[in-house]
Formats: sequence, structure tokens, C-alpha cells
Amino acid sequence: MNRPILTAADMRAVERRAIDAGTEETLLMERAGRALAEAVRQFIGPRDTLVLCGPGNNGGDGYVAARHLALFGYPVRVATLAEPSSKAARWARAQWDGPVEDFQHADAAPIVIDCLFGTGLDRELQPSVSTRLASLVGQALIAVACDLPSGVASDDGRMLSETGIYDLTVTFGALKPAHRLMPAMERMGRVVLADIGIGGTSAWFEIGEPALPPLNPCGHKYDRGLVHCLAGEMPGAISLAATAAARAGAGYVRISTSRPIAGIPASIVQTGTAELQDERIGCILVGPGLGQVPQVLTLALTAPRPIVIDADGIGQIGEPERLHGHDVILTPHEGEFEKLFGNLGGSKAERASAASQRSQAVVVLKGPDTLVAAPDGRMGFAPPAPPWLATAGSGDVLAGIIAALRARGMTAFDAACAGVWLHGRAAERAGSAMIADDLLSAISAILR
Ligand SMILES: NC(=O)C1=CN([C@@H]2O[C@H](COP(=O)(O)OP(=O)(O)OC[C@H]3O[C@@H](n4cnc5c(N)ncnc54)[C@H](OP(=O)(O)O)[C@@H]3O)[C@@H](O)[C@H]2O)[C@@H](O)CC1
Ligand SMILES: Nc1ncnc2c1ncn2[C@@H]1O[C@H](COP(=O)(O)OP(=O)(O)O)[C@@H](O)[C@H]1O
Ligand SMILES: [K+]
Repeated sequence: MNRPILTAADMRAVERRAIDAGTEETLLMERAGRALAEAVRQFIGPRDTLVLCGPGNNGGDGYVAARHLALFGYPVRVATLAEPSSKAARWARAQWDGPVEDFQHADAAPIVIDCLFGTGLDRELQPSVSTRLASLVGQALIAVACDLPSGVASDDGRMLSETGIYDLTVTFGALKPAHRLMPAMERMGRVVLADIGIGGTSAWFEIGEPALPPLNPCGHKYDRGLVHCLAGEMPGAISLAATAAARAGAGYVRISTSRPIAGIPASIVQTGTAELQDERIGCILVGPGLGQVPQVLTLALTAPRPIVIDADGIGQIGEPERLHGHDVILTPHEGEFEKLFGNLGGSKAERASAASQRSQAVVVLKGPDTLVAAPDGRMGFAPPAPPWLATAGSGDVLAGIIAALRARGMTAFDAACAGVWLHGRAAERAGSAMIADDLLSAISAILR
């Protein structure tokens, strides 16, 4: 299931609509604080706990969580940075009947719950605050963030201030962009999304497990998709991509190559000609191992078929507008992205979206926080993938998987999202010592 991703403004609008429809703001805060306490109880046994409360509603959630943790039997202390400034937070503060310490002087504790700032953080923390928070987080056995680690910019995942690495982040109603974007994502530990009875829809979402096209019991190999790969100077990369396409369920994979390629499955057909006008082709794949032969990309763009352009092919496009009128999925890493689109500026999501609109292609902007952008504004955020995916050839495998899914009839955007999801899960399955070749059998295992 795809989970919506909401900006701070989206989230405030959702909250406003719920309040206008009659839900008390304090009820939402009660649910959020209770969910935070429940998550702590679920993951961590009762130990001395210090709850740090800020002036806004993030702090309000903290007072509620402290009350529930005390009821659960946790020895809880509360320390505050400033008195509550919102009505709901004042209510939550009034419900907490224990003492309140001063944030700068509170002793450290094995469990620290950071409820200083959440989606309302709009500037860096005062150095005395960030230093103290980092010290308390650093001394804790378990550090928990309410909604977001304080210091994180909710909408783009930047660190406005550095405050340390957390073990658990409990968020409410919907994921925020920062939960799926670096550098913030790697500071959050496990992210738990709690239901507080509100949520919204959005063109931005976390990519969930895809529904792949069912096989037609009466179908033949072309019904399952023909992927035509174009080889270039380095055959290894296109071999990986082609084999990935076959493993991801394409019924027929062939490679146009000027010389025979050794070591690939015999079922992958090698041909000396590029029969790209063949209407049975479901997707053309060009770029992996292409080298400096731009005429191959030009040839690919003469065919009126869906096309995945990866690696060297991306650098040979020239102007993104050249892709208008074609049905293209681009799969750049940051270097390839910059080669084609230049330095666009803005957050990763803004850059991916601008690039997709400019090229009218689906853009898979890869990295530890891969994004899939469509020209119409939809954006898929990859769920966390293991860092060992950063290995030579793994991008070629991704391009092959996406080409297979496109050839099987998924839309360009859905194929790209599904490919990114499968690629990450295959890496999890293959384990930390994997090489890109190992992803191929892992794909088969997942699709079994
Ligand atoms: N939306 C929902 O549906 C629900 C949201 N909920 C919770 O509310 C949280 C959002 O609450 P929020 O909007 O009150 O913002 P929050 O993060 O507490 O910070 C704002 C305060 O901080 C201040 N301030 C900002 N930056 C600062 C800085 N660098 N240094 C110092 N001060 C700074 C700013 O004051 P300012 O000085 O800007 O006037 C203001 O006082 C959200 O993360 C979630 O936990 C839940 O209760 C359930 C439902
Ligand atoms: N730190 C990381 N954590 C998770 N995935 C990563 C990380 N770094 C890169 N990846 C993924 O690994 C793949 C690398 O692709 P690419 O850069 O094209 O490599 P290559 O050209 O060697 O195939 C991409 O799918 C990317 O999203
Ligand atoms: K927080």
C-alpha cells in the first residue's frame, strides 16, 4: 500500500479540517501523546525516562506522553525549554501533575524523548539548545523523537541543526518528506506511523508493495513483454540489465550487439541487428555500458516504443526537451542528473519534479533516498533500502527491472515505482555481502 507523504502545510490543513468538522485539537494531541507513549512501551521496557518539551504542540504531545508513561509505570521526568505557547499545549501541560525541570539543567536519562520541535521548526536551534539536546541524546541508551528529531526540516529533510542519532521516531497521521529523505532519514532510527484519526491524500507517497500485472493463463511470451536492449562498448552492464529484465518477468529479452556477449543466459536472444520497429517491443532499454556511441541513443529514439534510458545514455540526450513526445523513463544518479539538467537548486523533491516536467519523462532520481517523479506532480518516495545497494552494477539491474515491468504493461510511473520497490527488497534479501549479480536470483525469490 502506498502511504501518503504530507508537508507541514498539508498536515496543518488536515488538522484544521478535522477541527472545523468538530474534532477538538486537544483530542488529537491526546491521541498523539498516547501513541508516542504506547510506542515507547512497545519497544523499550520501563527505565528512567526524560521527556523534553518545547513551546509548541510538539511539546504538548510530550506532556501527554509523560502522563501516559507514568501511568504505565515508567519513572518519568519532564524538562521544558519554554512555557507552552499554544492553547492545546497549555492544556496538555496542565494535565501533567508532576514537577517540570529546566531543560538546560535536567540530568540525563537512559530514555530521552525529544518533544522540543516537530513540523513547526522553521529555523536553526539556538546553539545552546542544540548542544544540550545533542548531549542528552548522546548520553541516552535509547533516544526517541516525537514526530521528527528536533533540528530536522520537515519538508525537505535538511538538518537545520545537528542533534544526534535517534533509535525511534514516532510520527502522527502521515509520513512527512523528511522521514524518507537524507540526511534526516538516517538520524531517525525506526519510524513508526501512529493513527490519530486524521490523515490526508497527497500526490506524494511512500512507495508500497506493488500489484504486478497478473499473468494471462492463455498468454504467450510476448504477452509477458518483449524488452529490447541496446548494447554499447561495455557488454557487462547491459548483460546485467537484460538478465534482470528476464528475472523480473519479461517474456522475451533480446540484446542488439555487434559482437557476441559471453556468460549471459542462453534464453536471452542476441542479435546483430536492431529491429526497433518491431511492434511487439514493450520497452527499449538503452544506456548501461553504452560508452561514447550517441548514435545508439538516437536510433532508440526513432522507435515509437516506451524506453528506459539509464547511465551513459542520459549524458547523451543533450537537451531534456529532446524527449518530448517520447514515452521515457530516466534513471539517473545525481551525477547523471546534473549532466542532463544542470544545477537546478532546491530540495531533492523539487529538483526531481522540475526535471520531470521539463523532460516530460518519468524521472527516477537514485540514491539512498530514491525518488520517482512524474510530469503531473506525482512523486514516489522509496522506502529505506540497505546501503549495500551502493555497488557497481546495481543501477543496471534496476533499469532492467523497470524495463520488464513497463514491457509487461504497467504505466511508466507505476513501473518505475514498482521497480524501485522490488530492487530494494531484493537487496534486503541478498544480504550485505551481495554483488549486483546476486540481485538477479533475489528478484526471482521475491517474485516466486
Ligand atoms: N498537525 C497535526 O495534525 C497534529 C500535530 N501534532 C503535533 O504538533 C506538532 C507541530 O506543532 P506546532 O505547529 O505547534 O510546531 P512545533 O514543532 O511544536 O514548534 C513550533 C513552536 O516552536 C517555535 N519555534 C520554531 N522554530 C524554533 C526555533 N528554531 N527555536 C525556538 N523556537 C522555535 C515556534 O514559535 P515562534 O518563535 O516561531 O513563534 C512555536 O512556538 C507536530 O510536530 C506534532 O508533534 C499533534 O499534537 C497532533 C496533531
Ligand atoms: N547508500 C545507499 N543506500 C541505499 N541504496 C543506495 C545507496 N546508494 C546507492 N543506492 C542505490 O544503488 C543503485 C546504484 O545505482 P547507480 O549509481 O546507477 O550504480 P551503477 O552505475 O554502478 O549501477 C541505485 O538504485 C541507488 O538508489
Ligand atoms: K521532536
